[in-house]
Amino acid sequence: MRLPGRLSAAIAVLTDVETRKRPVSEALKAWGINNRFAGAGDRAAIGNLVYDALRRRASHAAIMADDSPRALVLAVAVRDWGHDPAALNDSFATDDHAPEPLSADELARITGQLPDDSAGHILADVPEWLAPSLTRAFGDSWIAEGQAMAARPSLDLRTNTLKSQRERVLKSLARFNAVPTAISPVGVTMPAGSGDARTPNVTTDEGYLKGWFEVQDQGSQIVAALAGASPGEQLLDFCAGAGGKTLALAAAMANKGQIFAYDSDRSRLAPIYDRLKRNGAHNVQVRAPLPDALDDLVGKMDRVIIDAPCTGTGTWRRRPDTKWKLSPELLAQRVAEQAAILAHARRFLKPGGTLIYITCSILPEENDDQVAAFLAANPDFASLDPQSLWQAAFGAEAPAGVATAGAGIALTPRLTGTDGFYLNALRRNP
Ligand SMILES: C[S@@+](CC[C@H](N)C(=O)[O-])C[C@H]1O[C@@H](n2cnc3c(N)ncnc32)[C@H](O)[C@@H]1O
Repeated sequence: MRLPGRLSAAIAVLTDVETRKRPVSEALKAWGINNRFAGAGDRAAIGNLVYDALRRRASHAAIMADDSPRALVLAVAVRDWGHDPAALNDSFATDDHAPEPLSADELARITGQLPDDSAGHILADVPEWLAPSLTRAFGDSWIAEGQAMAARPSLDLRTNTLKSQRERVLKSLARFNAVPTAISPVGVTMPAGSGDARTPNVTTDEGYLKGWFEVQDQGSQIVAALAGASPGEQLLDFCAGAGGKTLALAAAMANKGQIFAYDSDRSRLAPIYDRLKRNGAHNVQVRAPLPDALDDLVGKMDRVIIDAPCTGTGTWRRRPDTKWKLSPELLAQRVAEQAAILAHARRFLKPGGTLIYITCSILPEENDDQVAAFLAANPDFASLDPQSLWQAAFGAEAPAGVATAGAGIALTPRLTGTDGFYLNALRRNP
């Protein structure tokens, strides 16, 4: 397919996403099934167009004075991918699969700039209702933070130190220009491509099949390291899901001690069994969600990890459709779930044990506010100093700006080049 056909396909996929309220991944898959002539390169390019349109939806729509799928996709082609609008129209004229040519009005708008006095949420490419929360989280930098959240993410891997070393992973992925991550000592990263670049499929690499590495954002690796698990500890991973953090924790503990991996949702937990095997993680007991699943662990854990269900606002780079679907009601629901989990999970700690509260959110409601409410209700807990946590995990000072007012650590694309994550380590009095 040539560019005009890819643009038409992206408009069709985005229309499907909007009208049927489908996740982008589903709409792209359905398009691929109905258009079997399209190759992997076409599908990747169409996916990039759709995701880029959603990443900068507010600013593209403002420039075009139109938030239709057509306006957004054409804006990506010109504003993000650098195509010349007149040349696009020339190519549309000779392609049966092209969109309608750009109108005089579209041509006039598409190369314009946003006025400097545009509303902050448009400059930041975030929903308007979140501007106050983001201002509270980031002060004057909130627009720059939003803009960094609208960029494409890198592809990050975590070396599984139970089976390999970073040098070996780097060598096996040299053809993808893999380089070490800046902060995680076990991370490997491949920069985000531009335009129609394809993301490498590393899960067919023999190193992956042998368990040398996992696909895991550097931010997730950093919070797993900050959790401070050490060999020999008894640890409960209370929201283990498919086990991304569990696997990192097992490696940090060198397979010594015990991790209990629990999740209230059986289907989310299901992939963990195969992943544990491939990773050679032997110190993990999976606890399926039965009513008495964790009764024997009350008061016994050195560390309880709560990788809480959250709005996922830290992952907007990867799932930009969720940015526009989030509502105040959904945020309130997540906040209530987190509070209930914190109140419940504290009982598994032994005196002197540490509760590690993690979200992949950048919103203070789910982060510092949630921790402040927990500390107010649980005066036998106190936050550990973020600088000391960072020093212990990475042997260096924490990057500027990551320590929060509530003694948490907040990672963002702008501050740490990672997805957005939050961690607060809450120690129970001995
Ligand atoms: C952020 S995800 C976990 C991701 C996982 N730790 C990883 O690193 O791959 C949050 C998880 O919390 C689980 N969850 C939600 N409510 C829960 C509850 N009340 N008790 C335990 N787990 C819960 C969800 O099923 C979901 O798998």
